[in-house]
Amino acid sequence: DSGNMLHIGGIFPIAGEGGWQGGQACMPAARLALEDVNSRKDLLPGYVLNLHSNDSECEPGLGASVMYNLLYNQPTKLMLLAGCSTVCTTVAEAAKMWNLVVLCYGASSPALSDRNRFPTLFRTHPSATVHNPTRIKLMKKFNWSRISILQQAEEVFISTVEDLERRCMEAGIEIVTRQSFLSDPTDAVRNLRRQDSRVVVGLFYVVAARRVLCELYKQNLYGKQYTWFFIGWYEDNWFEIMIEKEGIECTVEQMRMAAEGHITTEALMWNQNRMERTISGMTSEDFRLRLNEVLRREGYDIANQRYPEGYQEAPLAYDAVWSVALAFNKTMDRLHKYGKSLKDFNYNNKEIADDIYSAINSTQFLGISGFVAFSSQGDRIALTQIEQVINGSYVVLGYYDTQADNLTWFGREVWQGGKVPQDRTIIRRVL
Ligand SMILES: CC1(C)CO[C@@H](CC(=O)O)CN1
Repeated sequence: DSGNMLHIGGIFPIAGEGGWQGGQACMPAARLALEDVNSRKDLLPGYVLNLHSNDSECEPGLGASVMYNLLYNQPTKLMLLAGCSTVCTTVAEAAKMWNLVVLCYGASSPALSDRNRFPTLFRTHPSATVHNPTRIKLMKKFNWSRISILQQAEEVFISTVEDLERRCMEAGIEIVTRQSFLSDPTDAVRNLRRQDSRVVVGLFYVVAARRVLCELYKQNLYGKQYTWFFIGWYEDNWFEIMIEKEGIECTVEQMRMAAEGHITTEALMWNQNRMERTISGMTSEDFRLRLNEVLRREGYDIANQRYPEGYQEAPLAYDAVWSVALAFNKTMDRLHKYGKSLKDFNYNNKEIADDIYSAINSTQFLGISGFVAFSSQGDRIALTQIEQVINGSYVVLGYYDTQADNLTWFGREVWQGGKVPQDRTIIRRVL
């Protein structure tokens, strides 16, 4: 193939129904990054990074066939980018057979933090467990040492709860009950009430979240005596959206009443300091404007907030390509010392694969998604954001840096009862 090209494969979830079609915004973001790294003279001088991309539809089977097509067709690929958790699991488990590093920009499953199953996996998308230290931090801040868990029976939430239980144990926080449901939360919510649950961590996808909220209204498990932790990456007005086929029996007003005051945690995916220049020279605001322009040209009606799926995660895909370019740049310097080059890689030479692995492992930079660095399991180290619904809208309460155990708190929280809700019924002994 043409001498100065370095090739990587990209698997993006674009079409299809099931799961997360985040490739719609993440592929354009990756291509913007490719443009930017290739226009940098100080990065991979003399080489051009080239991305061969295909659609996985967030289907692991299709993802596997896309991967084989990338690997069984010239030119040789040096690394693979992948999106959804299910596809990333399949690709990352197989990729070691080709000595390929896999970089996932859209995979949140905690199961992927397993170096035995996925020895060459890195993620710019944080694991769903990144919420847990933040939840514990808030429980300690408000003296909640007795909590319950309500979860949807999905793999990502099951493994997140296992991590949360471990951390609660370490923190001396009692888990009164752990209720799970497939799609109808009625019985699970009733069991929460039976156990006098006052502080509850809720883990479910957004459609299930609407069913839970309506059930809380019906069973009166909301208001000043209760604290609910929900996931923060649903769309901002998720509890006011009424979709016919979801069959929610509550009115928007009842949903708002049940939602008032709940707290959310989420991983930060856009660098918060909007005026801060990142490694690309752009601020996250500059990036947003450039991405919006690309998406407008693709036909998305951005002016009317018609965003493609994956818009929130676009910086993760942009930074994934930068991680690859920086790692290859480091590897190229090392290989040149032995008269070798990345062009010599052919899926069999383990030493070049190991060089790429150690280069990515130590790659750290300020990206559009914030500071990019990987843990020993290849997980993204990320900040989390805490919000609360106050008068029907989300208000940022603070940020948490788990690594530094540093909670930035703005003191904006509002408790409907005028004071912090208790985690149990207090029996006052009348003397
Ligand atoms: C925050 C979210 C929506 C979690 O799921 C990720 C997709 C996946 O884990 O398959 C994408 N980002």
